[in-house]
Amino acid sequence: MAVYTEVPPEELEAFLTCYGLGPALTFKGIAEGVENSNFLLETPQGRYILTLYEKRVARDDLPFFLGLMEHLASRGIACPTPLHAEDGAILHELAGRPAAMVTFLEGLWPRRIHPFHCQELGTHLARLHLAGGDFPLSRPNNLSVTGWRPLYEACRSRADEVVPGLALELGNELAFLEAHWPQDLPAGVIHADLFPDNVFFREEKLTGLIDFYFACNDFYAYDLAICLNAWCFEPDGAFNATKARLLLAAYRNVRPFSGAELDALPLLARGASLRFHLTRLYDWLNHPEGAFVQPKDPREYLDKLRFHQQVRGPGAYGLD
Ligand SMILES: Nc1ncnc2c1ncn2[C@@H]1O[C@H](COP(=O)(O)OP(=O)(O)OP(=O)(O)O)[C@@H](O)[C@H]1O
Ligand SMILES: N[C@@H](CCO)C(=O)O
Repeated sequence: MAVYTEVPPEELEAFLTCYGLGPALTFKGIAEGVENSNFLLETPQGRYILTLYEKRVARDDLPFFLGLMEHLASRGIACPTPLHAEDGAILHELAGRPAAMVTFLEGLWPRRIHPFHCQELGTHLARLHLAGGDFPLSRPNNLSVTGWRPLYEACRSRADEVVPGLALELGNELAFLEAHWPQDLPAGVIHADLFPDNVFFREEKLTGLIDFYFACNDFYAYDLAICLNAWCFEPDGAFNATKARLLLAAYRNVRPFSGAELDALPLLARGASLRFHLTRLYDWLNHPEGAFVQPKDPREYLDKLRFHQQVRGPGAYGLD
């Protein structure tokens, strides 16, 4: 349950007054999500999401995340728009935490992925990349190749508890990726965590993209690699090339990618697998006993990594 911080009613009322909103008609904690405390708030003026930023989100990064959502929304991307309070600022403090309010998006995230989801996702991901092209702020991706070794070192001594031989296998993969990671593919603002639980649909159409708290500047094709992993494997672990083809083809219709981007996809997909494997492994080995939030299984991403290691070219992803 991701409500780490309780909000006293009198503080909420004062907070809403700063936005010219209120009173709260309903105010409910949202159980989903693991990073921040989220609340659904209904006011006479409409529905909003209130987020209190917990410690894993660096305060210095909040202007980038919130500014990006505002920028993208103003260019027609279906993402939450932060509200400005009457003092003009987006970010305030509530219950001792940095806090912001964003618009509520309709739709539900898909529990079971169908090919049309991947097609819609490809179109909207490409639009997001284009719309972010003139966003003036930037933020390095601290979970790209240079960020993986510290995570690996933090997990290394206990990795074999999770899968026998894992420390050696990950060490070899990391060395390979460090030696071969591309230097100069087309880059810009990427979402970097566009998993199904961050994408809303209604009647087979994409209605919203949320959770921009890993957004950063990196290769556009790396965002596609993250999506290939998160959307194109079946629950039994099988790769679905039809879904991959639909995702990539829909993306390419909006933002054509270069031959270099296409050729780099297998390597980027290995990197994307290692990134989510390592963060999950770290959380798996370090979560407090009896914590509310159950860590995600890192082995899912080890299997994806092993799949991409066998891929010999982008044709495996259904494209020519
Ligand atoms: N703008 C929005 N409109 C409607 N629902 C939203 C919105 N933002 C968040 N939610 C709801 O809150 C839930 C948690 O949001 P989110 O995924 O951003 O949480 P988090 O804890 O910040 O991130 P993470 O998924 O990385 O743990 C979502 O699954 C969704 O149900
Ligand atoms: N999407 C991440 C969780 C952090 O948002 C994962 O599945 O490991």
